[in-house]
Amino acid sequence: MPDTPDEPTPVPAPPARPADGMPQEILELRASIDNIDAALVHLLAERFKMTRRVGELKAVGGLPPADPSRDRQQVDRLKGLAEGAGLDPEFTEQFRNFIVSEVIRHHERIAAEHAAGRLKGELPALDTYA
Ligand SMILES: O=C(O)C(=O)C[C@]1(C(=O)O)C=C[C@@H](O)C=C1
Repeated sequence: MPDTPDEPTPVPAPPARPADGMPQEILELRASIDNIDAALVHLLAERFKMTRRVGELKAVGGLPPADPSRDRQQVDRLKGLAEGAGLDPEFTEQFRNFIVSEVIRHHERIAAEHAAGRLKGELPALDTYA
């Protein structure tokens, strides 16, 4: 047993911490995360505006809410994009399915309203299904 105490293990300097104790870098990352979340909300709102109109056109045209061939096309494309972007393709598929299941729920409600005659007069005339 040596009679000198062990050398203290060097401890890395802690990250800079503002008053609330949270490392500064986490606060900066959170600011960017908040910006990204806001963009996602706005993008989703735009997507739902588009799908609402698709739902109206489908209801008027007597088309079913879901389109399995379009679903497959979207999933294949998005999984390919996910791989290229370093995102888990399975997660990407589930995320897409989560959104589209809500779209289909909206489409079904729009179709029911159309069937009940409540959409009459709200929709512009359609050439396609006239
Ligand atoms: O493209 C359509 O036919 C839609 O109704 C839109 C949408 C989508 O949200 O992207 C929703 C349901 C379909 O199964 C496929 C795609």
